Amino acid sequence: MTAPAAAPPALEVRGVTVRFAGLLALDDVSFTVAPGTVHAVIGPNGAGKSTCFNVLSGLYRPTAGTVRLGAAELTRLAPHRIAALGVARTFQNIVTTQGTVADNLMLGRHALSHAGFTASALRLPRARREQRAHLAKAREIAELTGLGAHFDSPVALLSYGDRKRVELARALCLEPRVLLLDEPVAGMNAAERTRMTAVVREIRAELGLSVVLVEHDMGLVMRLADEVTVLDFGRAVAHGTPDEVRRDPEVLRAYLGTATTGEDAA
Ligand SMILES: Nc1ncnc2c1ncn2[C@@H]1O[C@H](COP(=O)(O)OP(=O)(O)OP(=O)(O)O)[C@@H](O)[C@H]1O
Repeated sequence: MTAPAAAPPALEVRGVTVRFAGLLALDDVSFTVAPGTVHAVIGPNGAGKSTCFNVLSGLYRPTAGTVRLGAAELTRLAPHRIAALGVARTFQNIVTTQGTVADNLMLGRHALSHAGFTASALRLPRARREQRAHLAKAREIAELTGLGAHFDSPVALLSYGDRKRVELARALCLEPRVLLLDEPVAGMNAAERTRMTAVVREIRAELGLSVVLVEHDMGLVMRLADEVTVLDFGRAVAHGTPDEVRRDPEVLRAYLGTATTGEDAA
């Protein structure tokens, strides 16, 4: 697969605050996802990771602060507009069970489809050509995510690990510049986690996109991330490389009693 011509722009989160009734779920959070890097957002339960993801993908509007992708302001855009600007996300709990792998990936291509519904329904030549090009791209993405052999298989027959990769592949079908991965290895066994880690590495190398990763599995975070932002009670308490954050006293304090920052969870 060919890498995009230009590196993705930086994703800049500035002073983002989200308030739910009396609760401050995010409190003046800032971080920058440098072009082409894997940036993990970690923190104990309830720290604000999901809220942060929901702001980045447009599901929540922050009470204050901004999110920018290069020159584009994402902060008040609807989720589909953010997706169209090149920010795709996976969902923690959605594991597809309907249709074949190809069907699911073609759904992921839908947002990029230019031929109108009527042209497609009438099977006009342009719509047919476009459909063939989408199918070829979907197959390429299936190969890249290790699903090539399952392209025409019903998703319901795949293992849990494969289905989680269908979810990832569907997000990649948008040809994003930034990929938001919400707990990509949740519920996976050790072999499936190793496979997913390799696939995320491969995607990043092949496609040159930026990845924002929310994940509880510290082993995965430490192996994959270039940069880590640690949230605790809605505040960003540390930023740095995996090595830097795992030694940071604020991080150790935040995790005390809930997890460790070592490799034990891998
Ligand atoms: N829609 C909402 N309405 C009210 N409170 C919310 C809402 N979403 C999240 N919260 C609260 O905001 C805080 C941050 O929650 P969030 O889900 O972002 O944390 P998290 O770090 O993703 O946690 P976990 O690791 O358990 O998924 C929590 O106190 C949570 O109860």
